[in-house]
Amino acid sequence: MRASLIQIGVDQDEPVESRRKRASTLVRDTHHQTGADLIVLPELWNVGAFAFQAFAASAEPVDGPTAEVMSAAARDAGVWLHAGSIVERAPAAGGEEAAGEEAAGEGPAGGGSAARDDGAAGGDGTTLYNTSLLFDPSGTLVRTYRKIHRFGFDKGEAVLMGAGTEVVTASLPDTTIGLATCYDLRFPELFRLLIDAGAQLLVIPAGWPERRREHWTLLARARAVENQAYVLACGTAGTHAGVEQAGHSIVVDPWGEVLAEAGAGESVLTVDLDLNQVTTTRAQFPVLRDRVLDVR
Ligand SMILES: O=C(O)CCC(=O)C(=O)O
Repeated sequence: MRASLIQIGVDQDEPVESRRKRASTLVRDTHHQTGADLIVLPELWNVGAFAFQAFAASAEPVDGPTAEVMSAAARDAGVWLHAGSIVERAPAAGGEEAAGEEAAGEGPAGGGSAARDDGAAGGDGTTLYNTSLLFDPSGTLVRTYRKIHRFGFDKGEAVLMGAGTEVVTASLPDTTIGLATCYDLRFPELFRLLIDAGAQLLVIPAGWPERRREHWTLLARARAVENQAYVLACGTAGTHAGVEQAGHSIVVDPWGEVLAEAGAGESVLTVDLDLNQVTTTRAQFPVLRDRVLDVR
């Protein structure tokens, strides 16, 4: 399987609509140039993962404008497309409206005073989620994944968005992929649930800040080694809302070898994955078989 990760630049001076068009052109061009079977975009590339002030205004349903453009790009290219994530606006599961408009900065170190409220809401009785979209080569939306671990502690996404509650995998022709988003990378227990559900390829769109770039690459390798799975981690380039993005999208094989790593700027990473390597690694070095689950 050939996979391409599009590390798109997310800069605050580019309007969302322009980036949406650019992303769809990048998907088509990337497929044309690489013949990839799977293309991956990063987290919240349309609005910016740290552009908290813009979340509510740019929120959309899973069949909204971003999905429409991405569905067409997947269909035209005939490619599996993990279109990164959007700010999803969904009917509220209940709860108070969060005072999220005040949240700013980069979580703990940044500004913003909104208190965490697990009934995070987008106003008008709706809830916002950080939701990933997976399209098949006919352009059909086959999976959505609502980010489970929201970043920001008591600020930002953690107060503006609702939390996903479902572990999501998807069957592709020759493999099963597991979906996770950015901050989820810090929670190994989610990845164990994904591999228990059959995932062999872990796809992680992100908007990871430069100041913690070493964590990003280290954790991507750790998740690959401990789960004996491919990790495809796609970040963003550029600076938005004052947060410089790490870039450094990375593809790691089930033995922990880095197959490809981007620099900081906008770029496309393309790698050929030998899907048999998951099975052979797990058979030849069977650590997963040695898990002990019945201790406290
Ligand atoms: O965990 C981190 O350091 C970054 C997480 C993040 O930026 C996010 O989830 O949006």
